[in-house]
Amino acid sequence: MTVAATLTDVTVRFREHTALAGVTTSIAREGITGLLGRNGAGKTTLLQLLTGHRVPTSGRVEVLGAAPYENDDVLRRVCFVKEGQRYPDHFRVRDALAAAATLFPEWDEDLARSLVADFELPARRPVKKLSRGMVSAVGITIGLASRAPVTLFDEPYLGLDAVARQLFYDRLLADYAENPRTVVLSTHLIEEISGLLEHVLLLDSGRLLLDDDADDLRAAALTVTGPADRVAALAAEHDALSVETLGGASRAVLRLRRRVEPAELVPAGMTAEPTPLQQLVVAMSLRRRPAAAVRTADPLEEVSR
Ligand SMILES: Nc1ncnc2c1ncn2[C@@H]1O[C@H](COP(=O)(O)OP(=O)(O)OP(=O)(O)O)[C@@H](O)[C@H]1O
Repeated sequence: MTVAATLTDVTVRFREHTALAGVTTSIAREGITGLLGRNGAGKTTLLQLLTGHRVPTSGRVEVLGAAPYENDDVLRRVCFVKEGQRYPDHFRVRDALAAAATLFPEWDEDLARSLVADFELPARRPVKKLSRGMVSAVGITIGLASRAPVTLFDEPYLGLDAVARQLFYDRLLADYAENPRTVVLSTHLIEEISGLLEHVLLLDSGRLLLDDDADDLRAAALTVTGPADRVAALAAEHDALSVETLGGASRAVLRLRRRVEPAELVPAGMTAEPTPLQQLVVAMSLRRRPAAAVRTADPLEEVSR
């Protein structure tokens, strides 16, 4: 795999709070990576490292072969579309796009224009007068039209309606197919984007829980339902992320350690279905952090995780 970015044993601490703890991973030069995790998991912090907005407390960050912090040569090839992006007060939509065009050497003006039309953005309206979803559409337009070799979207669709989000996914896929590059998409709308992803990074409390090819993940995640004893026996052989039992029947979310054939399940009265990515992520995040572990006597006390 040709690599666009690497993090090596990266830790970020804010006083006593650890936002990222010993994260090591590589991001492929061509691929759409989903950066997933619960609120506060460390997604934005990781993206800030990749865009030189932050330096790690310890460890090494490299983007396009060099440390990104204060490195113009790297940063002009990186586009960061963040939630709630602010623009100068007097900027109209067209000014925001014109400014972006000067920043990114590979800016595609035709693509920008067609996205403005698709999102029905009023080019002459001041950005500060736009609705929240429209501001997100401006960010998405900049992210896609930048054609930056490394494009990072941090929950880019605040306020975007379902139609506009679908438009974003369609245009991202179409443009990516023609111009493969590094795209990282941090999101909570896992189900919506799961079909887009080639790779998945799942953070939980600053630790990397998953760093896998999306197809491998799909192939290895199975939800099995059937007689409790049979399900328990199967679960014991695999990585059981969750098992719910009601009466004599159980339902288990498994990460498989070996291939499971229908011939093994059907005679034992079990049925299996692929586990959607969202369910897998929820099961893994909950298993990592059982409710009792995060509860304190006083929930308003600061907890150092
Ligand atoms: N400047 C800061 N000072 C102190 N703590 C911070 C700072 N920035 C982030 N944190 C903490 O670090 C943790 C990770 O934050 P981060 O914004 O990276 O999470 P996230 O996964 O992007 O969350 P969300 O999905 O809610 O946007 C959180 O607990 C957050 O409160």
